[in-house]
Amino acid sequence: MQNDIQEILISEEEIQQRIRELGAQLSTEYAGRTPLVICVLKGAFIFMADLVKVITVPVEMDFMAVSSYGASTKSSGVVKIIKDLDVPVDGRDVLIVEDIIDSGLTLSYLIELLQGRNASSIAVVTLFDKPAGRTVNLEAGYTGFVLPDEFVVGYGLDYAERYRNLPYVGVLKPEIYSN
Ligand SMILES: O=P(O)(O)OC[C@H]1O[C@H](OP(=O)(O)OP(=O)(O)O)[C@H](O)[C@@H]1O
Ligand code: HPA
Ligand SMILES: [Mg+2]
Repeated sequence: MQNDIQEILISEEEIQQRIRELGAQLSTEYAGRTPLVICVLKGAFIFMADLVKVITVPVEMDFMAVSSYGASTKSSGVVKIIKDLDVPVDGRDVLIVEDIIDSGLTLSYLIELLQGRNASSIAVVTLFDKPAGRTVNLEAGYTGFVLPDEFVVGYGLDYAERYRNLPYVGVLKPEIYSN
């Protein structure tokens, strides 16, 4: 275990097993369609890579970068678009891939944006959900794991840009946080 990690909440094996289940579920749901799968960078890049490999219907992919946490463990409340999509979404079945839903601000902003661009359907798959963090009313159609109300890192999730490369999800030792 990495030195800065106090506790592993979900192991690499549990994550990979759950992703296979989500992939099977989504493949059934999207049978006969070609969804546009949108990765919400940066956090979702590892989940996206593992998930699309276990989806068996044809997919197209695009990437959007948004940020609201910076080097803090609390949302700034302002969702900033760093990189927009390359392709139009009008008339498309859009599947948004998120690593975590916490306050819900990032997703509610994205969903509104894509609705305004006339996507024909919008669904959300998130690997982690922290319902206790919610400040807006929002739920994903597909969720991997429900987490307790703690700031977590690993499997794409960062604290001040570090720890994204851990293959599991865990909680940092309290002395690592500077705020
Ligand atoms: O539900 P919310 O409270 O909005 O939190 C969830 C979002 O916050 C994180 O992104 P962040 O802004 O840290 O950018 P990053 O993905 O580049 O780390 C995470 O990856 C989600 O996209
Ligand atoms: O618990 C978290 N960890 C990392 N990034 C996050 N963004 C929202 N919640 C979290
Ligand atoms: Mg982050």
